[in-house]
Amino acid sequence: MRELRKSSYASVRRLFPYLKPYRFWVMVRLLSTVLNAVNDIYLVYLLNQLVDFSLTGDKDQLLKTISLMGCFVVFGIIANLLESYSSGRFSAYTVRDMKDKLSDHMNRLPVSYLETHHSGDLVSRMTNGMNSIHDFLKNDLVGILFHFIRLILCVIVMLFLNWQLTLYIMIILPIMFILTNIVNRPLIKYSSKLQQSIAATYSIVQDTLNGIHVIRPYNLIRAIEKKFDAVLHRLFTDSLAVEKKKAMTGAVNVLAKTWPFLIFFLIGGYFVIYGDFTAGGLVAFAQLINFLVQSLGALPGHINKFSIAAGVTDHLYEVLDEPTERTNGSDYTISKTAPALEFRDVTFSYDGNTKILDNISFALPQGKTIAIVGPSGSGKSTIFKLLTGFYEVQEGDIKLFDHSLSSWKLSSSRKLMSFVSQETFLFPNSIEENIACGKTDYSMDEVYRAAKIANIDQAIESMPDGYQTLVGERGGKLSGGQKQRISIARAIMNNAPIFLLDEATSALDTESEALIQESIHKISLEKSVLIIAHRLSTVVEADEIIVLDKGKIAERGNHKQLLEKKGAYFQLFKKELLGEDDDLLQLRGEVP
Ligand SMILES: Nc1ncnc2c1ncn2[C@@H]1O[C@H](COP(=O)(O)OP(=O)(O)OP(=O)(O)O)[C@@H](O)[C@H]1O
Repeated sequence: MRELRKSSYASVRRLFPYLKPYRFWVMVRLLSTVLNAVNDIYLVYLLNQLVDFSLTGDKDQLLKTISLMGCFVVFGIIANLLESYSSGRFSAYTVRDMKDKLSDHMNRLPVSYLETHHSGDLVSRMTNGMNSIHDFLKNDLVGILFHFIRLILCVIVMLFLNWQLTLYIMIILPIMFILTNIVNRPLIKYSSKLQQSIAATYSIVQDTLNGIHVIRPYNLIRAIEKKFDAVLHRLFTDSLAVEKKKAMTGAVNVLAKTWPFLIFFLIGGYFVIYGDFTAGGLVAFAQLINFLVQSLGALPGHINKFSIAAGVTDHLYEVLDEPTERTNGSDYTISKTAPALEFRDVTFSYDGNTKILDNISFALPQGKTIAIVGPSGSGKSTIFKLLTGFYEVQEGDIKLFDHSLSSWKLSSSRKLMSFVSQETFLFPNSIEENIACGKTDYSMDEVYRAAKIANIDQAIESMPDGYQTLVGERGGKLSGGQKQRISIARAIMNNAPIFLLDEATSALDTESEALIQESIHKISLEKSVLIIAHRLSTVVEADEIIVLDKGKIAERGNHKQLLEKKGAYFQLFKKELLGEDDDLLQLRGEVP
C-alpha cells in the first residue's frame, strides 16, 4: 500500500515543476484554504459560547459573540472567494503550459515514434488527459489539504471539549481508513486502462474521418462500426470498472457519515443527562462531528482523484519521457566542389534484423540528377527517410557537402533539402500560404515564379480566387495532380540546393504527368536532384539511374547504358510498357 501511495505521489510530483511559476497563486490558495479550515473551527467554538451564553442569559456576551460570528462569516466568504479564484487561476495556467510543452514535445518526437504510434492516442492525451489534470489541480490537490487540516483541528477541539467522547468516536476512524484504502487501491490501474480505451476511441474516430475516401467506396462503414462498437464496449467496461470502484468508495462515505453520529448521540446524550457536558458543548461537538464526517467523506474522493491524476500523469509522461530528435550538431558552410550528398556503404534496418538497405553507395555531384528506381518495397523511400533525418544510419555514412549527416544540426541539414513526398499534404489554407509554407518575408513574385516552374500557375490563375483559393482540408478541393504540383511549388519556394522528389506520377493522368515531368526538368537545371521515380519516363534524362532491388544496388548507369545491359532496368522498362516485346520496342526505337 505504501509503495502504491509512494508511486502515486511520485507520479503527481512530476506536475509540481509546472506549478512553480504560479507559486504566488498556489500560496494564496494554500493560505486561504488554511484560513478557511481554521475559520470553520473557530465558528464552531463561537457557536459553543453562543448557546451557553443564551442559556445563562448573558445578553452582552451574546451580542458580542454574534457580532464576532458575523465578522468571521464575512472573513470566510472572502477566504472562499480567494480560494476559488487562486485555484482557477494557477490550474488554468499550469494546464496551458503543460499543453504547450506536450505539443512542443510531440512536434519534436522522432518520425520513427510518430510512424509507430497512433495520432488519435496522442490527441486524446492532449485533450482528455489534460482535462483530468486541470480538474485535479483546481479541486483536489489543495482540497486534500483543506480536509486534512480541518480534520486535525476538529479532533483537537473535540479533545478539548470532551476527551472521553472524542476517544469513543476515534475508535471507528481506523476502521474507516482501512476500508477506504482497500477500495482505493486498484483505482490507479483502472483509471490508466480507461485512459487507453478513451485514446483508442479517439483513434477510430480519427481513422474514420481521415479514411473517408476509402471507407465510403469500399463500403467499410459496417466494418468500422463493428470495430467502433468493440472499442466502445471496452470503454464502457473500463468506465464501469472505474465507476464501480468509485461507488464502493461512496459506500464507505455513507458508513463514515452515519457511524460517528450514532455513537455521538448515544454516548453524548448520556454525558449531558448526567451533567458531564454542557448544552453548548454538545451543539458544538455535533457540528465538529459534522465537519469530521464531511472531511472524512470528501477525503476518499480527493484521494481517488489523486490516484486518477497519477494514472493520467503517467500516461502523459509516457510521451514526455520519449526522447526527442537530436538537437546537437554543426552548421557548416557549403563547399562548391563537394558532392551535394553521398551514401557510403550504408546499411539500414527498421527492426534491427531485416536489412532494408544493404551496402548502398552513390554520390550526387552538385547540379546533377540521380534517379532511383526499383520495385515497390525495394527501399527507395527509406533513402529519403535517412536523408531527412527521420531515421539514423546504423552502418556506413551519409555525407552532405562532405560532412557526415550525423555531425550536421538537423535543422541545418534540412534547410539544404527541399522535399516533395509521395503523399502530398496541404494545409487547409490558401494556395499562396501553402506555397510560401511558413515563410513571412517573401514577395508574390517568388510565389508566382515557384508556381510557374511547378507548372501550376495557369491552373491557379483560372480559379476565381486565384492564389487566395482555400484548398480545403488536406487539399480536398484540388485534383491529385494539382496538389502534387502545389507541393512541388512549395519545395521550389524553399529554394534549397538539394531537391528530393518522391514522385508519384503513376497515380496521375497523362497531362498532369507531363506537366510534372516538365517541371522536374526545369528544377534539374538549377538544383542537385535526387528523384525516386515510379514512371521510368521521368528518369530518362537523369545523369545516373540507380536500380534498387531488395535494398541492394542491382544496376547503375544512364538510361542508354542500362537499356543496353538488358538487365533489371530493361525488365522494369519492358514491364512499364506492358505487353510490348523486345522487337517491337526496338522497332519503335525505345530500346537500342
Ligand atoms: N517505419 C517502418 N517500419 C518498419 N518497416 C518499414 C517502415 N517503413 C518502411 N518499411 C519497410 O521497408 C521496406 C522498404 O520500404 P520503402 O518505403 O523504402 O520502399 P519503396 O521502395 O519506397 O516502396 P514504394 O515504391 O512502394 O514506395 C518495405 O518492406 C517496408 O515495409
